[in-house]
Amino acid sequence: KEKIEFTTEQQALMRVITDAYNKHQIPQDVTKKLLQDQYSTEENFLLLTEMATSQVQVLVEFTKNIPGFLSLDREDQIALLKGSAVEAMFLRSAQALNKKMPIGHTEVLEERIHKSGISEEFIKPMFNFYKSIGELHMVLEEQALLTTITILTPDRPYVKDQPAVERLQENVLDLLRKMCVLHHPQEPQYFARLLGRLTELRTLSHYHAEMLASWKVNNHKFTPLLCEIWDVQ
Ligand SMILES: O=C(NC1CCCCC1)[C@H](C1CCCCC1)n1c(-c2ccc(-c3nnn[nH]3)cc2)nc2ccccc21
Repeated sequence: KEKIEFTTEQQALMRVITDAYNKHQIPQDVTKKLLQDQYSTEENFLLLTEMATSQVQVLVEFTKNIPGFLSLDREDQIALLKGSAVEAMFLRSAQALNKKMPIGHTEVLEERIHKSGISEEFIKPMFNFYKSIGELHMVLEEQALLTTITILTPDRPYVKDQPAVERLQENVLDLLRKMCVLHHPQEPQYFARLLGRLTELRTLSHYHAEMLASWKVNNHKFTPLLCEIWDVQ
């Protein structure tokens, strides 16, 4: 049985990232709202844009707490945020769906999402991703580190100083690897499976522009922040 040792730096990094992840939680009101009522496609699209807008604001605040992020070139900081916003949104959505809920609530939530207005062809890949995240039963620290690794992806478009991002990401990857051994000692491949989800996440986010366009709403209205970050309108 491998003895897991965390350096003082790693313990500090874990605490900072977990605290930030907890602090910048999306209020779970989207699930509460969806469980309360059935909405029209128009209302659902509006709810999505509202939730996504507040999630981007939360993402920016969370990112500021990643040690070293604010020392990166400013334009690279923007490129990393832009490049990871959609993936972070789907990660958050997966966590919202996989949260422990009273009996029968998850089924209602799934039904409401199926019927929300998003086109059928995207429901399958989206739910495949949500299910594959759910099967991992990630602890909170792993969720926080996975989100951080997604943000610190060096090969996003327009990133100039990729090695600087790589150095930050490597620290978080090393920490996540140890956390995986600690929390899932019986599954030596767990860390590799976790990273495999990031590939699925990137694929899902490639569909995003089409997914948005596929909503059967008369007017695809976005907030200024979403226009910036989602490259729409
Ligand atoms: O509000 C939501 N997600 C927020 C969760 C917290 C972070 C910010 C996004 C949407 C609901 C909107 C209202 C209609 C039902 C879905 N959502 C999604 C989701 C996400 C993107 C598209 C989409 N479509 N086109 N581009 N992206 C569609 C659905 N999956 C969810 C799984 C669990 C809980 C909510 C879920």
